[in-house]
Order: sequence, then C-alpha cells, then structure tokens
Amino acid sequence: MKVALIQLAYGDDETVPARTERVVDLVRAQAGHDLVVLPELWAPGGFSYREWAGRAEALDGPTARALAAAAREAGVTLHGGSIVEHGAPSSPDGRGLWNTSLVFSPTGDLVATYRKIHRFGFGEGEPALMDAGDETVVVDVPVAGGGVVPVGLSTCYDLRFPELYRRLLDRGAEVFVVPAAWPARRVEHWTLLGRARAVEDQCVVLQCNTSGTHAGHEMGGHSQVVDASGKVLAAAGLDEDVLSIEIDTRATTRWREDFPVLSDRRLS
Ligand SMILES: NC(=O)CCC(=O)C(=O)O
Repeated sequence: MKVALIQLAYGDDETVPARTERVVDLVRAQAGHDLVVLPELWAPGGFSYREWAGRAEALDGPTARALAAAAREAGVTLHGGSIVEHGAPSSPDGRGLWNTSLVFSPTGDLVATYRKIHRFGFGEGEPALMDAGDETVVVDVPVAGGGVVPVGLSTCYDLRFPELYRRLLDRGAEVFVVPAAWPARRVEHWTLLGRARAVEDQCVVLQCNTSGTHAGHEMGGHSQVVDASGKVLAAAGLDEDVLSIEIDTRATTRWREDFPVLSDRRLS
C-alpha cells in the first residue's frame, strides 16, 4: 500500500480559497499512491475557533467538492483531513457543527465520514462550539494489484484515548489514520502516543499533522508512519513536507502471528 501524508504548513495570512488551491495541487501531484492523507481542519484552521462557524460547510460544500475532484484527477483514495461540518443538530441542545473527516474514492465519491469523538479544548474550542461524534468508522481502501486494506479513522486528540483504537481493531482495522492540528509544545506526546497505539494494537499508524503558526498556536509537524511493531518507517520535521512510503501490509499479519499478544486479551 503506497501512502502519502501531506504535512501542510499554513498561517493566518493565507485565505481559505488560496489554501484550497494549493492543497488540490499537492494532492494531484500524489498520483500513483493508494492513499493520500491531509491534516485535521486544514481549510478552516485547526485552532481558528473564531472562524469556524463562518467557515462551516455541508458534506457537499466547497472544500468537499475540491477534494473530490482532486481525488478523481489523481486516481487515489483521499483522506481529506477534516472540515467543520454544518448540519441539522441531532439533539435540542446540539450545535449542528462537527469536526468531520472525509474520505473520497479514486472516482471522487465520498465513501466515508467520521465525526471526531473526543473534542479538544477543556470547555473552550471544540467542546464549546461543536458536537461530538459517536460512531467508529473503518473504511476499506483498495490497493494497486488488488485487495483492500481496512483503515480505522480517528482525529488528533482521539489519539489520547486507547479504547477508541481497540474498538477500531475489533472492527477489523489494520491501519489507523490520524489527521491532526497538534501543537509544537506537546509534540512529544504526539509521536509517543502514535507509537503506543501501533504497539498495543499491532496496527500501522499514519499520523498527518499540521505545520506553521496560526491563531497564535505553533503547530508541531512531526508527521510519522509507524509499523505494527512500533518501528517508525518515515518521519517529517517541523516544515511542510510530503511523506511518501510503500507499506508492506502483509508484515502486519506476520507480526501478529509471530508475537500473538492480542490473543491474550482478557475481555471479562
Ligand atoms: N486539535 C486537537 O485535537 C489538539 C489535541 C492536542 O493538542 C493534544 O491532545 O495535546
């Protein structure tokens, strides 16, 4: 499975349409990969709380349409990071906004969405402005040469909650994708927790973070690809970068057979 993680750098000076155009070009340049991943909330701004309501959109809004076209033109499965989704509130006290990841097929169809379950902000930001998702999502990503790889979806702060990844594992995931806007000041947690999720669940972890500084927050970069034994296969620094790597997904099966720790789980 050939993957590309686009670690995008942006600041407050770049307009959303300009950033979208740049992202579309970057995705188009990844033709030949099976899966391309973008960071969390790259269009509205990961920490640009004040802009979120104004930049919220439906699942067929401008960002989604641009990403669908980019996936189709590149012929890749595209995890488009996340948008601020605007929809009908699901409860009377709901806000009607979610941090929603979008996955497009190589034909540009929206094949999966995932609403971030764990909201970051401790009373501000996401908990104050958005609703929490409540569904775990695993999507089958087709690979060149035939077959599919089951990929579990999660977003940024979710990485701190191992029980979500166990649920994804139990639903068949072999790869976890984690788009993020994770700040520089806690970047060691980001890299450490990604490896922890890989080791404890024997899954490949694809972590795609944001770079640059926006809304007063310096982002941490350090996107990484971790194999199912916890080895870091590719790692970015602080700057904008594209990590491109071929992952041997059969190695995950071999590792689970060689070191069958998951069969020792005690569920009751
Ligand atoms: N956007 C996020 O979810 C940030 C998470 C974070 O900063 C942390 O967990 O630390």
